[in-house]
Amino acid sequence: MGYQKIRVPADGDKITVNADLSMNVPNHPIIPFIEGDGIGVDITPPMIKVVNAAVEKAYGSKRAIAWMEIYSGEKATKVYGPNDWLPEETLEALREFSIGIKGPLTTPVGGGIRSLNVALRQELDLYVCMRPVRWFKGVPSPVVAPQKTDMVIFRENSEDIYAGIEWKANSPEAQKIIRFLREEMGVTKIRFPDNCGIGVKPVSEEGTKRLVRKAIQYAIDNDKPSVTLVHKGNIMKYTEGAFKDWGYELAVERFGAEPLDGGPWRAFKNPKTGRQIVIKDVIADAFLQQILMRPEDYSVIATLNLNGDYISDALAAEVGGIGIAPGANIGGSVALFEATHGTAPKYAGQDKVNPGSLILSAEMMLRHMGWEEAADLILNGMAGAIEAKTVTYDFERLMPDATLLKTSEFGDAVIRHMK
Ligand SMILES: NC(=O)C1=CN([C@@H]2O[C@H](COP(=O)(O)OP(=O)(O)OC[C@H]3O[C@@H](n4cnc5c(N)ncnc54)[C@H](OP(=O)(O)O)[C@@H]3O)[C@@H](O)[C@H]2O)C=CC1
Ligand SMILES: O=C(O)CCC(=O)C(=O)O
Ligand SMILES: [Mg+2]
Repeated sequence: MGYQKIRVPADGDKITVNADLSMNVPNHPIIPFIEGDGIGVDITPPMIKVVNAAVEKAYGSKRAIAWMEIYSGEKATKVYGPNDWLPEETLEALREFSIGIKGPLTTPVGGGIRSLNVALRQELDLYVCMRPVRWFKGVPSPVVAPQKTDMVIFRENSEDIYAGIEWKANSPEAQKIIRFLREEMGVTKIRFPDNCGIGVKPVSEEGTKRLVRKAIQYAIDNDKPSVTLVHKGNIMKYTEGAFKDWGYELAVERFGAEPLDGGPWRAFKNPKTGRQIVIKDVIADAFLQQILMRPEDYSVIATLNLNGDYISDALAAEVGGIGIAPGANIGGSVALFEATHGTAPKYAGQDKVNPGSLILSAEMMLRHMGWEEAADLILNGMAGAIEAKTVTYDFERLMPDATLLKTSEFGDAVIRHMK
């Protein structure tokens, strides 16, 4: 399609996706990127520099990424006009080019525009938010044995309270819903019905099962010992409780899981390795204490949208903070990679924050493209820079004898340590 503001690089080709969702990745793929608000200006350029260096080191001149800037957030309002936060052609470009990467985007609290990050996930139906949490040797952590935390979160990305169905207290809409609930649905438990905001939490069988299926498939492909369904189903019975029930049901129907020790847990043999994969569940509050006490009991996590948001930051803290927490939003044929953290506005433009989160998101992107060698170089470059104690402020303030680097310098250190 003809784009209005997006400049499609002439020296690149399109990634194409087959009917079975396998990909054809050319040697010069066009990859769209959104710079991001706040610290986006700091972390996006080093991410691109690190990826280019890794690809060149791995494949010489045979392969290179043709980067293509697309817009959302504050930059989009400058390029397209004051009210255009998420231009239609940004979505179109992500659909057309299949794989993209983004910096964080600001969401105002309590009013104003709804989350652009969530809108991107919803519009493109990127229903899996995948966030691996692993420890790099030498990273300062608040826990005694951070190496025991090795989990991959599969957060449902299209439903739950994140769907944004809510009405402000005292609005005619909220009053109408409250009237309906009280007069037609027999609801008597709204404590203050006269000035009450209302939110709706949709959770479906289809949405749950497609997410849990991806989590279990990941456990199979990566020889993981368990998948844990994290929910608050004791309180929210027909949403979070149903998520748990549908998750177990899927494990039985799709993967032939069978009861384990007479309890609710299920298990089946990994068809690729013959090892057992246990499907279990835990209530979210108990989970949050257990990831501190016994993180080694958990491996792949499948959970709802809001739980997954909280769990992502909590687990990231255990292995050194959200400065190195990567993520991917994955749907049918489109994937959009992004850090777990936000725009950290107080540090914007200071060349100070850790770009590791976005660099590791790019590492996930390269692996998704099948460019494993370049991805491995990024991983060992990160590990090397950290082991050499050349780190940004977030680690330096907790590491005796470390050398403090700026954002851009840390990117260069990652490149130097690639081997
Ligand atoms: N996917 C997205 O784009 C997301 C967007 N957001 C949005 O971002 C905005 C700000 O959110 P906020 O709640 O402040 O959360 P942030 O994640 O932006 O920042 C919280 C704190 O985390 C630490 N931090 C974040 N990023 C880094 C980094 N790269 N390196 C080192 N430390 C880092 C800083 O800690 P310290 O102060 O200790 O140095 C920072 O003050 C909001 O508008 C929110 O909606 C939030 C999350 C995700
Ligand atoms: O969209 C936002 O502003 C916040 C989203 C968020 O915290 C997340 O996806 O982890
Ligand atoms: Mg979050």
